Amino acid sequence: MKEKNPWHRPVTIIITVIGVIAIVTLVTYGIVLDAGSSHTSLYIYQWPAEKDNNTGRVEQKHHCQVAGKGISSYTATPYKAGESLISCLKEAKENIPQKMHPETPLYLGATAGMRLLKLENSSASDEVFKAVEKTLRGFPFSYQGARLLAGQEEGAFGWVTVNYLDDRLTQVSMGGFKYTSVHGNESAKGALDLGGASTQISFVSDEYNGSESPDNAVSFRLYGYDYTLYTHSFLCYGKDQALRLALSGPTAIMDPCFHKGYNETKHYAAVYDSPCVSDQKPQIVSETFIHLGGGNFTQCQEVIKSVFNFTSCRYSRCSFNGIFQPPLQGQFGAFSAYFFVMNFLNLTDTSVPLKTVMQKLSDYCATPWTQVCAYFKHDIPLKYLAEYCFSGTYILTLMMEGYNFTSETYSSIKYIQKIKNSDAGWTLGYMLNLTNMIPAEAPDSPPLTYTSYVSVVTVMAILLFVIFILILYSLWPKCNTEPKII
Ligand SMILES: Nc1ncnc2c1ncn2[C@@H]1O[C@H](COP(=O)(O)OP(=O)(O)O)[C@@H](O)[C@H]1O
Repeated sequence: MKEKNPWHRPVTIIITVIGVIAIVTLVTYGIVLDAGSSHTSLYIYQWPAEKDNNTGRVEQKHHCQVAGKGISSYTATPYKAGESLISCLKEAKENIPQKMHPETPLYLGATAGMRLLKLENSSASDEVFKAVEKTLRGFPFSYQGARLLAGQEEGAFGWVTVNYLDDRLTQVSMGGFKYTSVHGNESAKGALDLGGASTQISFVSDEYNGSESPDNAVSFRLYGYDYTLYTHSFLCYGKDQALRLALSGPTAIMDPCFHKGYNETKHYAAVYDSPCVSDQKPQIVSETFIHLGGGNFTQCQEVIKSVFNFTSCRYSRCSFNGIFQPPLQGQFGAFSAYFFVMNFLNLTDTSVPLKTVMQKLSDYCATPWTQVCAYFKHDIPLKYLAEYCFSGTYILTLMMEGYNFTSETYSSIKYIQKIKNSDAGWTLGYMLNLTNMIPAEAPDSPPLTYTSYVSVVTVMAILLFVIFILILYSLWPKCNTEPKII
């Protein structure tokens, strides 16, 4: 007769429990490349394999900044646009377990730099996309496409990212109870994104249902809530193109937005080789001009105001350039260049009165260039350093004059770079959308949160292990030193 294996049951239990833990902690990955106007970034996101559609579960695992400029700058040698991505894609291979590569979706989205190139030279933009696609297909990931994002998508996905990471989209589960009082429009946070070539504003407003200026409406149903988002992307109003707008025209030479003592010979082409300003190119024989700094905040504000057109509005209300904008509502997260610039200027605290912020910026603009260089030139690229006075003034003018924030509502803006270790930007929202990670309807509230679930399984595993040891101990042949008297 076959002897019963006393080990059989506990071993099976242990293996099962370890298996369960392994499944619970398995991770899925996704890669998104943000092909921006100034540079390309690669983001790796990760989330638990057993997705239960809760919010706050997808997080950024890795970020790689592609060396060199944005893909739109490679028109003369498109293959180099593809080659530029290789080192970050190699990093992605190292950061994702090999067995997961074939099932890791890989997306590339291009924004305003490529929108401008498409306007300027559509076949050159096609060539760049072809080169990029060739490189992406050469990697073992699940390639899902490289495409141009519409400005509206860029704005809307940025809004999704901010609200997802802030846990503002779903019902909050508190001790097993659903806490629903602050969701929908009331809790959503607006998104302000300032890139190099375009800028986006996206928010929900109780006074906007999409009937006025429907082009600005994006409707979502997320976790059982309907949102009609107002969003607009201003092409040419990112900070690099806005600088060209401000530089073009007769005031180009003595520039109040640059520090006193700044004196650089620049090529006209560096200002005018963009569809944003090409029609304003002066008819001069000379190829270069001298860019002199004046260091005057008030005059700089005036120059910047002149790049916005406030004269006509065919809607009930507008921001600028005749674009409809409903009344601002709620809190706003301002990211990308909003953060880079205000962080450098030490002006990210929006509880400081706006008057004080302006005074500090004015003092900074009045600082001579030699002094600014002496302080910072070892830490900050000179191009950025030279432009912070312009960029800070542009940001405040765009917000206050362009979008109609007031000294009271300024404090509703928070300058943000990351939320819970993930960068604020359109990429996460884009991936959440394409992987159907956010359902339209609220999922049934799971009996346990993910953390509690993992904790319970772990405690069970430990408990079973202890039981196993005890059983083992009781079955182990005992060798007594004392002889037994029978
Ligand atoms: N540390 C920094 N200081 C100042 N400007 C920066 C810094 N880092 C990036 N920028 C600039 O901020 C702008 C926005 O950056 P980004 O969002 O990456 O733009 P894009 O996606 O258009 O390339 C760009 O003009 C970029 O050159």
